[in-house]
Amino acid sequence: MPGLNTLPPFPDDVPTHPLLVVDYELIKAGDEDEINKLWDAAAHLGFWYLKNHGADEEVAQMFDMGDETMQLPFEEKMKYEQGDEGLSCGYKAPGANATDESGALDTAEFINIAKDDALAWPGHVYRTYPSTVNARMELTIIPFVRKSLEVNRTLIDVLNEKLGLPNGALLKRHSLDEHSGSEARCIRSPPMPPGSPDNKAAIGGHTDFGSLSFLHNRLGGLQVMVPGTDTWQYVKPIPGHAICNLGDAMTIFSGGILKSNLHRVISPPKEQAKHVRWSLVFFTRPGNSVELRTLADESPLIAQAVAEDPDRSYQTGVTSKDWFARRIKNQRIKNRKGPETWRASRGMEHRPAAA
Ligand SMILES: O=C(O)CCC(=O)C(=O)O
Ligand SMILES: [Fe+2]
Repeated sequence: MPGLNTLPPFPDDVPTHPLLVVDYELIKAGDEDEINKLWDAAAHLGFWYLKNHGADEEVAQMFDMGDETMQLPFEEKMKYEQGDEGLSCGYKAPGANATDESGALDTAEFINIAKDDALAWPGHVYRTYPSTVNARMELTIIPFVRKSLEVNRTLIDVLNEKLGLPNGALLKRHSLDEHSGSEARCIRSPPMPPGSPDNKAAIGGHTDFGSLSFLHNRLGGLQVMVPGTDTWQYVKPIPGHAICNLGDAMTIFSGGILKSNLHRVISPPKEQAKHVRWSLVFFTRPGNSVELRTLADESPLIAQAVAEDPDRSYQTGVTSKDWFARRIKNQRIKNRKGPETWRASRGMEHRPAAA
């Protein structure tokens, strides 16, 4: 990534929200303390650092792919725009999404590459991509997608067991054989224009739509809403540590036992604010046909949570595909009719807080 070694460090006098550090190697080895730590993080904040994930090389190359892509002429990128119909993959221009009810515009640009397109290469399932993406499909994107799928599926399977679900109950809802909204995203956020309010959002407050996000940050800018408050706090990037966070699907499946916490991206703090901010995410989302509902009938633990608080039995009545398309579509500024469009893009943000 350009200038990685010359970026100023995250300042030490800015408040940050601590995350638990989970060691992926220990998780894979079945270490009980580490699994309990993952569970603690998943059931409270829904965010944690992940070390020893083994994806550093793939991540570095993905940032190069992102840089090459964002350097293409704007008109070229716009040929691959994601559109207004609820499809996420493709290019998202800065200002294409609202960041709040008032219709304030986002400032980040994305290149989203569907896992299904990467795995179907040289064919495609949904769409084609810019030349810079195609050129790196085999050696950069497919390896990153495969590594990310492996990490996320391993963590999801560990949570499956802790939730008391039958073996493979969550993995079968994330089958590699079924098309899904899973995707890789590289994000470029330029420095905010002078005079912007400190809390101007590059990406507005949201919960992630799917199951598990595997995020790589270099500069600050990511903030979480501290649970039980309305305070935003920075998450400090730590070299070599990914940030994992759960999305709405896991909250729904688990009857609110697992948390998909609100987060947003604003300017990085202090000296870091002068630099372009790059981030990279792999989103694992359920298969398109998977019904988003609480799995109380498959786990005594989830059944108990729902018995204690029936509001935690989430029966959305929709498939993962429809949930995802609704959220994408209603945050597009071109689809905005009024504050109700933003509200229609929301997921689990304002559901009753689970204990
Ligand atoms: O860039 C980041 O740190 C977070 C991005 C994010 O939350 C998202 O794309 O859903
Ligand atoms: Fe997010």
